[in-house]
Amino acid sequence: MSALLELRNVNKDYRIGGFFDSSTLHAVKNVSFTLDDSKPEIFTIVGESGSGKTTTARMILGNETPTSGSLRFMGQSITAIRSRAGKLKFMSKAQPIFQNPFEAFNPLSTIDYFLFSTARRFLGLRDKAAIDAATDKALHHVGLSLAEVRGRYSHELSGGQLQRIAVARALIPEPKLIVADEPVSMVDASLRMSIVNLFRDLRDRLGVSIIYITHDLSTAYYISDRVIIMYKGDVVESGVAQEVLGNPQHAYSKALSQAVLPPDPEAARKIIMAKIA
Ligand SMILES: Nc1ncnc2c1ncn2[C@@H]1O[C@H](COP(=O)(O)OP(=O)(O)OP(=O)(O)O)[C@@H](O)[C@H]1O
Repeated sequence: MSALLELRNVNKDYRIGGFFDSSTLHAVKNVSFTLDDSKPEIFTIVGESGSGKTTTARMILGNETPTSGSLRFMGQSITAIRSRAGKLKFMSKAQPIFQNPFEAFNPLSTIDYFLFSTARRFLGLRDKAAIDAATDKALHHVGLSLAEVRGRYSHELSGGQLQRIAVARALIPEPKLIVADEPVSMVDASLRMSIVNLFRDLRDRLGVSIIYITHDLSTAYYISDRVIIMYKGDVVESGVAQEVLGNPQHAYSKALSQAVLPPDPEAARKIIMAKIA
């Protein structure tokens, strides 16, 4: 098996407090997992606020340096990528999607401006027709087209539409991995499932792996292949999503699950489906 992404004993500490009363906060403790290059999957990181999910995502994207441990993407150490060209190449293959789609697009520019910039930056395109074609192709992957989006501003679109466009923007460089940090928490509840279903579709049709970060167990249960549950920086449980979420072992994940799901996976599925419908 060759690894798409490999985290080995990753730790992140922060110094907090003032000069006289500083202490160390262990935000991420000894996290290890591997995503297989030949088996695209939806790998979900579940946890309550402050459990270390975002810090883990930021390290995977190269935006935060681990205190110790190693992060490798397609065989290369993420922390060792220094050159501009190396960073650009890495970023084209590992793309982020953020929580707030309204913040992802500056309201003063039309949406297509951001999509075209991404095509120029990551694909090195200069020809207008080629930029249009790459943008249109990515928009089609999320059920939209350039004709529908061209010339429009973010305030003219719903949160759900904007999040779809944010996914399209991430697809323009043809990534192998998408890291989506709470991508549906600010999207209208009625549209959440359509966004997470889209992730499943990208996994199956385009072979993109998704790291889905959420505190929402129902969407996690519904779309994840594997899941890790983080609590105060530790991975307290990991494995096949429906097993972990349907039959949690650790006290924290038990409490978390019982709040939403009964232990019986089939009953849990029914409750989730009823919630989703
Ligand atoms: N730059 C920083 N400096 C100091 N502490 C930080 C920093 N970034 C994160 N932390 C702390 O690290 C811990 C983990 O934060 P993190 O954002 O990774 O959690 P999270 O699970 O993503 O939570 P949320 O969903 O609220 O973002 C928290 O206690 C947070 O306050």
